[in-house]
Amino acid sequence: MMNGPAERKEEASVVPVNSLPFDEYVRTANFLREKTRHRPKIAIIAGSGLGGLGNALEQTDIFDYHDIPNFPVSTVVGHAGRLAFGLLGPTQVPVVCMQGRFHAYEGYPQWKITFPVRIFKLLGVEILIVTNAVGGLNPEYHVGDIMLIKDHINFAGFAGVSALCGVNDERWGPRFPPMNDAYDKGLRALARQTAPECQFQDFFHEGTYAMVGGPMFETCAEARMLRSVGGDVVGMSTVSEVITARHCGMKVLGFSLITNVVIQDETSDDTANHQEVLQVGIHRAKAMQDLVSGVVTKLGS
Ligand SMILES: O=P(O)(O)O[C@H]1O[C@H](CO)[C@@H](O)[C@H]1O
Ligand SMILES: Nc1nc2[nH]cnc2c(=O)[nH]1
Repeated sequence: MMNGPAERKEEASVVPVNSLPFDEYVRTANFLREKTRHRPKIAIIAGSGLGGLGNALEQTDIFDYHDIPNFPVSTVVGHAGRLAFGLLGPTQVPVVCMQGRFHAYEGYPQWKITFPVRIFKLLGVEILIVTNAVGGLNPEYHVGDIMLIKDHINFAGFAGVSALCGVNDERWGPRFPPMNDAYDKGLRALARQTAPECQFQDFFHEGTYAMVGGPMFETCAEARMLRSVGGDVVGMSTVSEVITARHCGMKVLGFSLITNVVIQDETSDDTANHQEVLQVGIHRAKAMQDLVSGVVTKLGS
């Protein structure tokens, strides 16, 4: 039976505006597969100032985001906007590394922010390693410390903003994916084992990432609230990537570099700024690189 105008309107409202058709993801994945010799099972997303991770790869095939069909482009300083395939570490493990990620505050919808994660899935990636720059909320964390992400608090998600909103395509994953196991226990154990081997025991923590929308840094009252609900660090990214990866069955490991201490006291004369974030990233890029490379080497053996 033909639908009347009212029914047609209802149908139109559930058309998946949250995504490109599945075939378009396949087109992007095929484009990359045809142009790189590497077949990585591990993907790395490098956060603000941490893109140097990609430069540590050997035998690279590198793509500017501009040149990849359907890919968003980076607009934030400290995010080079390149996708590097290559071999990492002494045992030459194939990986793909995003030198720069996408954020909601750049104006991107959630499905675009997480588009690369689904491309990785189609390319055969099984493990996603996310890295990011964060402000420290936990008073025991210092600038330059690294935090292994144990869990997250998704403030955007509480407000109904999620990469998984809209019609669910079961080819990616289930309508209601669990998130209590977002950060894989086995991978976290491997990371804890790797940190002392890199002489990181004195500045290595495990804690909770609180995700906010940005681009503003926090007010003091916001910072105190984030701390009081269990946030150890705060940032403006990562969580959507993790949710999308878990939705399509990838395991996730995450590291945060504390680039600044979030100011929680209105009498302070300090202020947060992105230049400081990038400077600390550059300073500590090698530490993050060693840690990620150490874990990848263990995974590849
Ligand atoms: O999360 P990444 O991309 O590392 O960047 C962090 O650093 C920027 C602020 O300086 C924000 O984008 C924040 O999320
Ligand atoms: N929201 C937020 N993101 C950051 N990224 C790096 N530092 C910070 C910070 O202090 N707050």
